Amino acid sequence: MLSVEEALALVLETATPLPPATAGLAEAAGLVLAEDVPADADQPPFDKALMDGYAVRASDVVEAGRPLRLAGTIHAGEVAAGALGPGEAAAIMTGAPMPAGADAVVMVEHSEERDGAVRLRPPRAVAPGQNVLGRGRVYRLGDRLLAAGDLLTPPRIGLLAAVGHAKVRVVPRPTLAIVPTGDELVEPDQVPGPGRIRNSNAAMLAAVAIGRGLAPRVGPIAADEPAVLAQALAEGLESDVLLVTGGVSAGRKDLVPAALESRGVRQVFHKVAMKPGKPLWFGSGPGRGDRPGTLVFGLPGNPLSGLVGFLRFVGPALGRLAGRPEADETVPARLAADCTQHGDLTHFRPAALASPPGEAGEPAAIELLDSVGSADVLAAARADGFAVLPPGDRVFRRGEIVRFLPLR
Ligand SMILES: Nc1nc2c(c(=O)[nH]1)N[C@H]1C(S)=C(S)[C@@H](COP(=O)(O)OP(=O)(O)OC[C@H]3O[C@@H](n4cnc5c(N)ncnc54)[C@H](O)[C@@H]3O)O[C@H]1N2
Ligand code: MOO
Repeated sequence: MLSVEEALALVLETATPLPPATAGLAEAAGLVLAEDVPADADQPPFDKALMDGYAVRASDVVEAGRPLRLAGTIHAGEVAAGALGPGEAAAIMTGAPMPAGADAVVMVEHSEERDGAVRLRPPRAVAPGQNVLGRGRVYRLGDRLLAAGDLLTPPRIGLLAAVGHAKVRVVPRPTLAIVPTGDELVEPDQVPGPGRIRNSNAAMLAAVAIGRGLAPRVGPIAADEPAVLAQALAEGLESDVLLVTGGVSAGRKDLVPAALESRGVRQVFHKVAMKPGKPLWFGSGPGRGDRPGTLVFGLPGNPLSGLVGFLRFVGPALGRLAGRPEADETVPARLAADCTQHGDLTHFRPAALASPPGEAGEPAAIELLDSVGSADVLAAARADGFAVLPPGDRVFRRGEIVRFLPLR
């Protein structure tokens, strides 16, 4: 059976970045840029006042207390009609272009205006350039400000707006469909009859996807019946990623792998040496024009199995489709108590943060939670993530550092 690491490597090998598309700035936030972006002008485009006050010639005001003749007012958005002469000052507002001849701004708080003249109060020296941001000090026309591959953080969205890129080429957000399967399931607003349970996986997995900026399409419960399943899968295969929950292990109604393969989805692997989540199925659908084949994850029906499958495999695949650099989604954490691990599977144990990271860079401490297994939705609801215990028989000691897969 594949190890978790081998399975993850196969997932990342199969996933390729989506072809670039054009997006407006609101949709582009959080996506990866697919073009280089040059400056369309100097920034600021003129010598700019940084304070409300008076534009002056610094050399005029070195003599303490000498009054300057008030020669007009420049608001932001206006341009001074003429140059500032010797011995003159112009009232100026933050963001306004400096008049020619002026080289400094005196804050209004440091001045007194009376009878058409301005004085410094108390008298002080004024240095050239004071409270002025020179033209092109932020960037210059033609400078490369952003590059293909940059993640569009909020300030980068602001920068795109500043250079007039109201639309931009990006690696688009992957589309994701969720198909819950199982005759035993009823929707959350129904009361389950004998032998039946509510479909909690679809809402949970959709919530993980929404938390990552996606807009998942959640299908209705597909019955364990080949024709129904085939129809549900056909719709799911229109998305970049399809999550099917349930029906992937050895039961007589575990029809999902065969149904996927009959729709042209090539199996990459089935089963991973992990607990929970061992029966995980992964494959790749037929190509869709310029878009790569749908990545299909057959997540085991048990809620914690599906959740761990998402965090460990689907999340990194979504990152790859969105053109993000590979990131280890696990972090180091310190065990708050001893624990025992045995067997040949990687165990993902629900765990809660017990104390924050230490000042000396010591990782956060985690406490393993009691859990009755992969159907324990309450343990998952109390967890901040999963401690990752590698295969092998051993005792992990309190204070030992292990990997932690945060719930996000
Ligand atoms: N003979 C074997 N039996 C099982 C094996 C195995 O290797 N050999 N693996 C076990 C493991 S581990 C898991 S995990 C489950 C996975 O089974 P399936 O993916 O086929 O899932 P189902 O049988 O459909 O469901 C399992 C369990 O989860 C509940 N479930 C299903 N869907 C939902 C949902 N949407 N919301 C909430 N709960 C759901 C379902 O009712 C079952 O209780 O197989 C073991 N068996
Ligand atoms: O994963 Mo099964 O994943 O142990 O219930």
